[in-house]
Amino acid sequence: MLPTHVTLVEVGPRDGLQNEAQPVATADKARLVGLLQDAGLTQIEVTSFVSPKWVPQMADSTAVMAAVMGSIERRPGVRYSVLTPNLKGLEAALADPATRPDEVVVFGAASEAFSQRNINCSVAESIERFAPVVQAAHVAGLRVRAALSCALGCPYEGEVSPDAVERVVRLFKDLGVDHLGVADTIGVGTPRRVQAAMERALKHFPLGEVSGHFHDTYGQALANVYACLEMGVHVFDASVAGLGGCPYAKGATGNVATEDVVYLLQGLGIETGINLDRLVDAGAFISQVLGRPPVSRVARAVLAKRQPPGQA
Ligand SMILES: CC(C)(COP(=O)([O-])OP(=O)([O-])OC[C@H]1O[C@@H](n2cnc3c(N)ncnc32)[C@H](O)[C@@H]1OP(=O)([O-])[O-])[C@@H](O)C(=O)NCCC(=O)NCCSC(=O)C[C@@](C)(O)CC(=O)[O-]
Repeated sequence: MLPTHVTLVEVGPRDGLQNEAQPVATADKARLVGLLQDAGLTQIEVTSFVSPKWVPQMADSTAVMAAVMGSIERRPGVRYSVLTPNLKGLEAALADPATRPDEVVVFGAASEAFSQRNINCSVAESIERFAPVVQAAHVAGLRVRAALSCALGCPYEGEVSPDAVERVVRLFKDLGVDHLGVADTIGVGTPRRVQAAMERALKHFPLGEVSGHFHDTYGQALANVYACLEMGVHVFDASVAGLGGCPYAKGATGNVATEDVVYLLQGLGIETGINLDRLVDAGAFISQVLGRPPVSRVARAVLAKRQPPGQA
């Protein structure tokens, strides 16, 4: 039986924008978060506290958090998360009590080569680095989510096996993270393979604490979401307008579009608490900022229907 309710974690402001070559204004990033929460998103990944040399688009993370918490107002019931790959990132995220997130994300990989390219260390070293982050975050009262990249395939090593996934799932479990996200960074997964990877995560984490994060590079993301629903998984990352790509995964396109997932779930009678029209507005806003139409097919269809007759 499919779940009756799904929680979507909106990663557009972070995963969606991190790869944009042109700087996006801090105020526009904050406005996007505001529009997303207006649409009913209750979990939003806002930014990353990573090296600005590695990911220049995220260099304004402190200012973005201040703008989100200040100008658009922190909204009760919304969980704001940020990426913190090391203690330096966590300390920066916690520096101002007024702008601190509710949750931090540590991110590791099921493949050694991707770990090296993405965070400049081996998988074992990454776990060592995350240990004090997890501990300090918990002491500070924050939740900790782990993202497991390249769970289906690696841009440098090719196909990734369920055994390789489970090896790192176990390491994250031993670290004491609260949640594990299975990420198909380069969008190569197909439903049965995704289910095999998910099974390994579900051996170590409860159903409510495992999520799917699917990029749509090969057009499989919605099918992969459905395959996870069949297993009872009910938390997914998605990115408004289908924004995104990973700076360390050449050719990887955006995450599955939030609009497309919401449309699918509505059709299945699954509750999300998200207003599709307002979500399309949020996607239209950021697409206009970026100067291109949304990748989401649902967003395009909804926007086309809003045009007066005779206008494309
Ligand atoms: C992890 C590091 C920092 C290691 O980078 P490093 O070079 O090994 O770190 P280091 O400790 O040797 O420090 C080098 C420099 O970075 C600075 N530094 C060090 N840490 C920080 C920090 N937290 N914030 C700001 N600055 C920092 C540090 O101060 C120093 O500055 P310098 O002395 O040269 O001026 C680096 O590799 C990095 O920032 N990588 C970025 C990784 C990233 O953001 N990738 C994209 C997100 S992951 C993703 O998209 C996948 C996901 C989650 O969506 C799921 C999926 O689809 O797979």
